[in-house]
Amino acid sequence: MPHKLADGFETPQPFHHHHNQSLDLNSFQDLPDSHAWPYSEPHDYSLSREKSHSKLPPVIDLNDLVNGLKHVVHACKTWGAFQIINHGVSNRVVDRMEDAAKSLFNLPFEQKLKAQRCEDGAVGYGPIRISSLFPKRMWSEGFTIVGSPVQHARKLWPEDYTAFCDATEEYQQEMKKLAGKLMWIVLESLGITKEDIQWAGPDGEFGPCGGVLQLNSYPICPDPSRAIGIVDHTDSSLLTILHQTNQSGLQVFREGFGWVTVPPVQGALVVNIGDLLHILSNGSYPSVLHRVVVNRDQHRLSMAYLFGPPNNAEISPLSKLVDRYHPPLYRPVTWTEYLGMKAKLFYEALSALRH
Ligand SMILES: O=C(O)CCC(=O)C(=O)O
Ligand SMILES: [Fe+2]
Repeated sequence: MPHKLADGFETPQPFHHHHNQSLDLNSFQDLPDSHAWPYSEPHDYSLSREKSHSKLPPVIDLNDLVNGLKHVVHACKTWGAFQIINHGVSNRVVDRMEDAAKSLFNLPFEQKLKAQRCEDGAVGYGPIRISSLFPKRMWSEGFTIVGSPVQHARKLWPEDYTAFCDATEEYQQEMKKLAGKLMWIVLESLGITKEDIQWAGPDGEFGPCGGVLQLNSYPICPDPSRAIGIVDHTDSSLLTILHQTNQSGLQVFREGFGWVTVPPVQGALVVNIGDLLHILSNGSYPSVLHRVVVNRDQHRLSMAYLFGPPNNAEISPLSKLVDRYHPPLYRPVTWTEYLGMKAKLFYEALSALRH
């Protein structure tokens, strides 16, 4: 007869790990079992295939939308993602934010813990929030910012927290402006005009909208083939603007192609269609399923700006895109409500909203 206590330990309790507890990933020589995922497919799909531009999300020049718009439409329909160049955000602003993010993740682990995200909190340092939904942990650390990070920055750098806050404020402003611009590019490609979206504010510049800045760090990994930086997910945003450093890692999934690595392009930003834009478009633009793989050569950093609607806005398929042949696929939902659903249902959150 097995011992009672041992019985208890043997009962699988996959989601009862201390997922919200941070671990110092730099302290491991070998991949701990808590981070070892079972994988049956190669991570580097795109590398094993002939490189051809049509097999990657396109790089779109925002200074040449006359030619570029058809690529935007095609990318939104097929990939749910694309890269942009000449986007108007200066290298200086991006570099400054990247340096700020590096200085944060380079702090001693004990110091970073002072800015740890609290149990039910949204902001601060820690493992990516979705960790608690999975039996294994991810090979990444994150820092989430909504509005000003000053409360946490003060704890991280008691002497000089303003440099981090200033970089963040400037980056968020630039990202919000660019997100508004991208929203209209994408919406116009669907035939939507300023009158169709009340929550875009009186001037149509999305003033009442908000964003979340998610900084991600992926330390060098002792066994990348069994680890994952961030597991497959779609973003719970309207759209996400992502800066990745020189080290690749981001992969997008496309039916018929499999997992495809989005190569870092100097000065470019990646744009992901999020779940809320998928709803607005009444399903014609898919939100992109993506993940992050890790490597044993070089640390990787990314900065994701998740752009979303104002809290009181109900997001539903745009009436111009609905007719008797195209009934609305989703019921209305606010961003906050959707985030709550995503936290519980994850892969099933979108289908739970379907009529
Ligand atoms: O690190 C990346 O390239 C992607 C990060 C990401 O998907 C996210 O923060 O939602
Ligand atoms: Fe993402």
